[in-house]
Amino acid sequence: MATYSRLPGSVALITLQNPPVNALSAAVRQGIVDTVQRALKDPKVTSVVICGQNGKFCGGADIREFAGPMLGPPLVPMIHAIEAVDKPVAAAIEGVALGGGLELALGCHYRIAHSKALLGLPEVTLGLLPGAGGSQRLPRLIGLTAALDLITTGRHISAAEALKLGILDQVTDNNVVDQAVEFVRRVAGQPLDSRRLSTLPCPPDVDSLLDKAMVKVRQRSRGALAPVACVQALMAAASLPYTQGMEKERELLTTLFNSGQARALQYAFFSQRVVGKWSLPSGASWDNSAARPISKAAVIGLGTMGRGIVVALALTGISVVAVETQEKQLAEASQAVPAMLQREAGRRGLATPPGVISFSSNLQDVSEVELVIEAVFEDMSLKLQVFRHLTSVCRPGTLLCSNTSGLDIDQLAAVTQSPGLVVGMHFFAPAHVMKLLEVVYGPRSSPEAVATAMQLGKRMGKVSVAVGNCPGFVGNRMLKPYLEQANFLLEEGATPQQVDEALEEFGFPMGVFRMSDLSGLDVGWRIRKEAGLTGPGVESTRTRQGRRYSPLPDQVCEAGRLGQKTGRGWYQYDGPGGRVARSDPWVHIFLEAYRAEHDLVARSIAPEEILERCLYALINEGFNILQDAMAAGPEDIDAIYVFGYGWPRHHGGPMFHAGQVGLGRILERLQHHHHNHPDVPHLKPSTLLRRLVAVGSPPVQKWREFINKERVHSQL
Ligand SMILES: CCCCCCCCCCCCC/C=C/C(=O)SCCNC(=O)CCNC(=O)[C@H](O)C(C)(C)COP(=O)(O)OP(=O)(O)OC[C@H]1O[C@@H](n2cnc3c(N)ncnc32)[C@H](O)[C@@H]1OP(=O)(O)O
Repeated sequence: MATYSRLPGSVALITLQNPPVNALSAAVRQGIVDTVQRALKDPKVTSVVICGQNGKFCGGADIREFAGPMLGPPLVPMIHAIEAVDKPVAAAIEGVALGGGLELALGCHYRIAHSKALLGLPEVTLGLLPGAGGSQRLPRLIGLTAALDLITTGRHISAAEALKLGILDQVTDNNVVDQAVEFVRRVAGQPLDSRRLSTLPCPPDVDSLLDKAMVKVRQRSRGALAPVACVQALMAAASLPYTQGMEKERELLTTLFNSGQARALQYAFFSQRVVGKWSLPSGASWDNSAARPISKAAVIGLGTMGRGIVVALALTGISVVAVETQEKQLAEASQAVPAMLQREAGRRGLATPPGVISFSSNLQDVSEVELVIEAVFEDMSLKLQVFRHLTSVCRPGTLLCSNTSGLDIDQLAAVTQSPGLVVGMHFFAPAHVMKLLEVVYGPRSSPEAVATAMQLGKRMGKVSVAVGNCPGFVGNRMLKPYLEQANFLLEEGATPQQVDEALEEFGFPMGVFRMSDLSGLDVGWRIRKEAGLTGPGVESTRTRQGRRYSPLPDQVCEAGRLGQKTGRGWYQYDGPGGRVARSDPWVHIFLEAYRAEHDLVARSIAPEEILERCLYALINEGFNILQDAMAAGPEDIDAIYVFGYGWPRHHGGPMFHAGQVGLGRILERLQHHHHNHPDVPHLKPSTLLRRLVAVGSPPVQKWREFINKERVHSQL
């Protein structure tokens, strides 16, 4: 709702009230319409200030309402009515003015903000465009170039930047409502025509800026509808009178609003928040488990991952002991890490935290810290050695975490004096940049240890997801069948480019083979050797450990082609470390020779089959993970894939996508592919998927409840 009060000196104050962010729900919109009418009718009122309760102006349209029928007064006429008022109206912006919140402020005649406020039009991130006049008013206020940037990226900007751009009339460090009241008193009686943005001309698109922008957004977010519609709306602003521009805005919004992409992106918004409210099968959860405060931490191992983790910790102001026992590596890291810290702080607009990192080659130096993150080479015997050492060196009560990407956390916990204080903290490279953190709890991890790791992730700006302890955890466990199918497709006739193109067309920033070249092909090779799947003495057949196996990636590694780092992998590069992937005749000759050796006849494989085989195998493993209670719900899996594995956000995540495709269809296609490839267990449809289809394929939001019920009745 919105409350009305009349302040001394003829100023009406309208306060939006809808905790926590004063989103523009039907009740709030109705409240605004009523209170603006009241101010208009009250002869004693000469000016109006609109503010938000509890230090937040407005977080935009109420996203929760998008799922149902639209009730209450619509936003566009409501904002027009405010703009048309013949008494000055000012928005007093504290906290946030985002989306519809900023569009409301653009309908006011003046905008005053607190210096700490954040402003933006993030609708594009929800699959929409600023459809309450924002796409037409903003370019009239700040020009096309700046409006294009804000609307197509959805980025939040500071009050200082908004003032510079001309969005704000004044910024204050004091009470923003008091300042706005003083402001409107001062301007009362002045003409308002030039303050009504809808009446101003829009700067024309002189140098095809918008055409270039269209090319750019299509490249940047392949397959995403909203960025394209945002540019189209700005094209309308630049070429049409305001009223027609508004019609175009409405038309584009309607298309977006009804698209699966908007539903996917809104689901992604909420799943990011759902995963923060973690719960474990034991009943421990975010609201009954206290996190420990951490001010001193240590990182063991200063390879690529360790260095990134040191920077991520240091940026929070935590003091870090960075330990590396190999002198050469230590010397390199002590040069590289401060530079990385400075760069990342600069990128985030922060001051570089001074003197928070100390380097050491001595494990003894971690004795005083509260939490240690081990980031040594992915080798269980080495990690066990480090954990044995840590448990004897650290003071009792120190949390011991491992950055393993898939090894058994329980085995590490077993060699320590306090297994309850051991958890996995699986970062993604580069660790100071990537948003995802898998927090892995073993059977003995205490709620306090999980809460502390989750909280620490949040402090580092990560999306932290609590996952169970199984080989590969959630993300890498699902990656395995995906990679496996990609290799089988090469055996059957596809090229790396064909597979990658199908996946990139779907929206992945990189296809599976380009991604493997980037990560290094030796990573998987080593894991397969440790699992006894390849290496000396292992027979070179296409069936290993009782299931279909493709030796292709092993043979590529054996040829010395380890990906970008060697300048050759599934593609060729300009040289070691090269970034631009080019098709390599060697790979095509190699594939032909391989198929001939194994009597395989290459067939033409359609992009649809590539997507089905790779994505449905991955999704099927997601169902197995839910069934095994290794993830609390589909949102956890989807957040992991969106934030850690480049799953296109406009497809919501693998489990959401399964729901959109239709669970019946996924089941039917998996059955089909499993029938054709009975020696591939990953294609065998999971019991949970079958059960969901059997009960009528409920929406993804209902799966968690269904799984819990099934578990109680031992159906899973
Ligand atoms: C048939 C066709 C018809 C077509 C036309 C239909 C018309 C439909 C209307 C269309 C209008 C289009 C124009 C306007 C669009 C919009 O405004 S879309 C919304 C834009 N706003 C945002 O994207 C902001 C989203 N929120 C945030 O970024 C952050 O929440 C925050 C505001 C910066 C605060 O961050 P933080 O303090 O970290 O808190 P959070 O944990 O993120 O959030 C706290 C809780 O608040 C909930 N929430 C936040 N924003 C909204 C919102 N806009 N609507 C509803 N709920 C919101 C969030 O989910 C958290 O909830 P809990 O998890 O339950 O605590």
